[in-house]
Amino acid sequence: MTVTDTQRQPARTGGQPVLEASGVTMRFGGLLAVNNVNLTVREGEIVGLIGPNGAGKTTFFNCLTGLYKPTGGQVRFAGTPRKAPKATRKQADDPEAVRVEPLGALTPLPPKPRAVVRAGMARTFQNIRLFANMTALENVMVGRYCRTSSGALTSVLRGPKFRREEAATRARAQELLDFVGLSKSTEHLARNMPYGDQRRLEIARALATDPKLILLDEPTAGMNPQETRQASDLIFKIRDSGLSVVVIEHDMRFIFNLCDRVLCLVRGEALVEGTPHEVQSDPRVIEAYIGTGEEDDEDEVQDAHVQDTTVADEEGRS
Ligand SMILES: Nc1ncnc2c1ncn2[C@@H]1O[C@H](COP(=O)(O)OP(=O)(O)OP(=O)(O)O)[C@@H](O)[C@H]1O
Repeated sequence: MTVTDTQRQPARTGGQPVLEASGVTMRFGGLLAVNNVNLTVREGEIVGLIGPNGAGKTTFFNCLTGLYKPTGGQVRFAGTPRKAPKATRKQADDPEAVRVEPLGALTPLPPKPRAVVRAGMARTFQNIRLFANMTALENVMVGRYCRTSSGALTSVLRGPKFRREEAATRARAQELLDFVGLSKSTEHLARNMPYGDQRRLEIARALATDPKLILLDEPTAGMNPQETRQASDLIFKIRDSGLSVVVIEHDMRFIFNLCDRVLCLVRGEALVEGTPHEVQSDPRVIEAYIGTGEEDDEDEVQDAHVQDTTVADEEGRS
């Protein structure tokens, strides 16, 4: 995997916490899918979540993003669900004026997806969930509506306020398509776009909600190596724009080259947490993949180790 020096910027460790999950537990009847997991994500960090199939990664994500109400523990976030801002003429003309708010104190999040999005957390899903018959631009505009303030009446009457907000929403959506590298796909129907582009479109739609933290569930699933490299570049770019990122991935090489910190879950429990180097060198992580039938992943943990050493050697030589 090619990772350039510009991309491998040092982690912004010591930043303010954006998300703090403590003792998160999720039971489905008799099945303990997530057991007492803690995770802190700081400003500007990329954190990876790995583990064999069925380890509880997606369930944990669902607890963080309000899709599930955890049966135990707490999720605190540096933001409170805020109402849509009243768009003044100046704000509506300038999409920059309605961007991310500064980090606030950590407060418990209500387990409601809409409140979580309004507080500044966005996510993508393992299976692509785009509006297939809408254009790329329209898909991103939908993501933006949680930050607009036009009520039903204003929308029906299509008055000046609605038109101003609609123009700002369109401009911001186009800006985000440019950001993720889809400038030329604005008018393409989502269902006709190549797989890798659909994944990037999902990310653009998530970014349209003005998040402080974005959670990506297997962003490279089904991608070819070139698309995977582009996904990695895009995630670095998102981090460099000031967001924190949490990523679930089975592609170990991708995760170990991308993340500042990695948490490995096994059977719902946190097995190891540390830098990519610490995690990939930990025999418990290799062991966790042995006997799971995920031999590819097991090999990848070991291969990724070799890869990382090569990158470190190159950096040492430069
Ligand atoms: N809604 C649900 N109801 C009952 N059991 C569930 C539910 N969702 C997940 N599980 C179970 O919880 C455990 C953890 O599943 P989860 O999907 O979180 O794992 P994962 O680490 O994301 O797996 P994968 O890498 O295969 O996506 C599994 O045993 C799964 O069958």
